[in-house]
Amino acid sequence: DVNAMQWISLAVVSSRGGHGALSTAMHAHYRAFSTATRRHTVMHAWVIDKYGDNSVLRFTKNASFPIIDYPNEVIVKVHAAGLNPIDINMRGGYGAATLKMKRDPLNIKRTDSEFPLILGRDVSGVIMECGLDVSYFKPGDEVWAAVPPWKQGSLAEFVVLSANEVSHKPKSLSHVEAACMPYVASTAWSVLVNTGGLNKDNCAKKRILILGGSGGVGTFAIQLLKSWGAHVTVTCSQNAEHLVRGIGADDVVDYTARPVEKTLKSLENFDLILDSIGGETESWALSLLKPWCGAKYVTLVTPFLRNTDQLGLADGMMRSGVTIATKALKHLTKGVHYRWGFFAPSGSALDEICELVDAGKIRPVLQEQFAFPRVPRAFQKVEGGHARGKTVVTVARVQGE
Ligand SMILES: NC(=O)C1=CN([C@@H]2O[C@H](COP(=O)(O)OP(=O)(O)OC[C@H]3O[C@@H](n4cnc5c(N)ncnc54)[C@H](OP(=O)(O)O)[C@@H]3O)[C@@H](O)[C@H]2O)C=CC1
Repeated sequence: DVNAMQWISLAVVSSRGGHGALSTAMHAHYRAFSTATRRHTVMHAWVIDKYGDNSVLRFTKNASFPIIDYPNEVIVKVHAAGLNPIDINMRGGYGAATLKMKRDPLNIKRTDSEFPLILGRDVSGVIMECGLDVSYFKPGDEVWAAVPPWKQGSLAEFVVLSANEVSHKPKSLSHVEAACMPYVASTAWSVLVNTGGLNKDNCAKKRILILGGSGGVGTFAIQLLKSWGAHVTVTCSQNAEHLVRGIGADDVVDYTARPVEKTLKSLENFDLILDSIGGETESWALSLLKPWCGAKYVTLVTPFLRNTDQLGLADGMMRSGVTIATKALKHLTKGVHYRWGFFAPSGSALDEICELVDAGKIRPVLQEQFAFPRVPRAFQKVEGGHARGKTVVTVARVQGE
């Protein structure tokens, strides 16, 4: 039973989630025990059994309880789960081919079906159980994490994650507040730090443009860049100006008062543009960068998963490779770098973000909160667009929240 598992977890010593010293044989024994004791254990969750509109969301009391398959994994009891546009897209089948491959590359689970699929990419909760290689966490720790899209999501009572994806939650935030951040924070960190080459030591004189500042990624990216001393210009609707200025944006351009590119061209050029809008912005935005200075344009809106959905894995990746190479080369000849940016799970990035949050430099931007039975309403809210921060679902009732 669950208590026995917790006791066993407490009795073992290991690392955050690397390849620890404890033997595989020992883990195999543990896993067999875990599987056997859990065979009849189920949990509450929102699942989908096929792709489609909001009507495919189904509440169940009988979702499979997550199992620790690898010694570096932890099971988290979910207190709050955040929603993102990718949940709406995945509900409709976005990325199904690639994500299914990544989910079970060796077909260990011996099933052709990814269903029932649990959505929800942000989690804030409490560690319930640790694999044998995990020493960085212990049961009872309050944690937050972004759940990678190839894993079962957080709209459930429990979720299993690699310890490398998990971080101790900021002490200054409630679970609901914490669930606003991990997915957008990990995405912003991945595109700004890993792809864009920015960090706390090189931002002081940089001019950054965020196309789409009022949503989840934008509201987080503004605060991260401001905490690193950058000058941040943001595009958003006129009625979001107050919000983005309140979290630090220096210049705000209303994109609904056309033509936005003309207004932006009247400003000094930029060192980096983070594009969370895509589409035709690419036709004019790159001309706003400083040429021949290593300036970068990073877009979050890429055809990568759509290509593999439509063409299959090999042809889809080939098409994506040709597209990105062609665009990168074209823009390189004009003296600027063109990049695609992606979400990447990282517990260590969340550790650094946690420090900024607890230091009061980044705050959650919670737009609306829904109780667990109202998950379909939360999806409708996100699907309606015009986000002003984040939408969060409370999964477990926490005293005081
Ligand atoms: N590649 C990857 O791995 C990832 C990609 N993404 C993608 O990044 C995008 C942003 O994500 P997220 O911030 O979570 O989305 P949100 O839905 O939270 O926010 C989008 C925001 O953009 C605003 N907006 C819409 N059109 C424009 C425009 N033309 N100019 C400026 N602002 C505009 C919207 O408000 P309003 O309409 O009222 O102006 C809204 O505030 C999404 O397309 C998402 O799929 C996100 C994470 C990872």
